[in-house]
Amino acid sequence: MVITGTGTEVGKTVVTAAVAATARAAGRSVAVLKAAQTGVRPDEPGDAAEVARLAGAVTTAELARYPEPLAPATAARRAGRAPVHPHAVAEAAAKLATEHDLVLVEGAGGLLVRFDAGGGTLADAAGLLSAPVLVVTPAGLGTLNSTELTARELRSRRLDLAGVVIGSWPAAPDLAARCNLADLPDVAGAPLLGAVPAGSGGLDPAAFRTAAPHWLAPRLDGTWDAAAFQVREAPRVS
Ligand SMILES: Nc1ncnc2c1ncn2[C@@H]1O[C@H](COP(=O)(O)OP(=O)(O)OP(=O)(O)O)[C@@H](O)[C@H]1O
Ligand SMILES: C[C@H](N)[C@H](N)CCCCCC(=O)O
Ligand SMILES: [Mg+2]
Repeated sequence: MVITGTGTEVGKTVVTAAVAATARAAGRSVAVLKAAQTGVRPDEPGDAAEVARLAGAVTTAELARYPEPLAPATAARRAGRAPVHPHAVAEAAAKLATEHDLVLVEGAGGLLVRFDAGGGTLADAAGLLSAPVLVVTPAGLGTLNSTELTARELRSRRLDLAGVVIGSWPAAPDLAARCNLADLPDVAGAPLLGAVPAGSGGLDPAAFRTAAPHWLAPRLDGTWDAAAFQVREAPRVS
């Protein structure tokens, strides 16, 4: 399962942790792959470590880390370092899938953020994997446009949009957020599969793990089907 979003800071990491915790609670082994981590120093915990902190025992992997808080292609170029190519992301995810029930691949920023100088993106990695894609979205005004753009791009690539999850659902949702519960699945052409309450990333990890399955109920009123979260095929790469 590839976890992307409408942009950066929308809650991809928190949603990844919620999905991982839910799968762990269902007895499944989980690996989290952060394709390229930017904006984090070598000695700091990255997104994969944050998922492990919140979700518990998961395998973590990170293919590259660049210190500047930029798109991976830009950060790699400025650091004079090799970029991460989509085929490397797909190969790493496929290898993890041989050893885990569920592999979650988190990108950097939104779907078309560039990883290499050739314009390779997380969407390319998802295509190589034939993996379903989960789109994390903001709750409020502005999310309909960016969610529909992301869904259209996935559809144009014949990728499988599994659904949409709201990354940070406010305690007091305004009119736009409330209306978006109906409008997001409409514009995405895919179900709204959950909403993580705002502030959940600050919960004690034990409380996070207990609560997470309840945030990810399909259409917000049932139980989450962790079986949907699997890399289905090995990547078609040489
Ligand atoms: N549900 C939530 N509970 C608590 N904090 C949240 C929640 N959603 C988002 N945040 C906060 O908002 C910020 C962005 O969240 P997050 O790191 O998950 O974004 P991201 O989409 O993974 O961004 P990136 O592109 O950098 O990977 C973080 O500071 C995070 O702590
Ligand atoms: C630094 C940040 N937190 C992410 N890791 C990278 C986000 C890149 C976004 C690029 C863009 O869409 O303009
Ligand atoms: Mg993140």
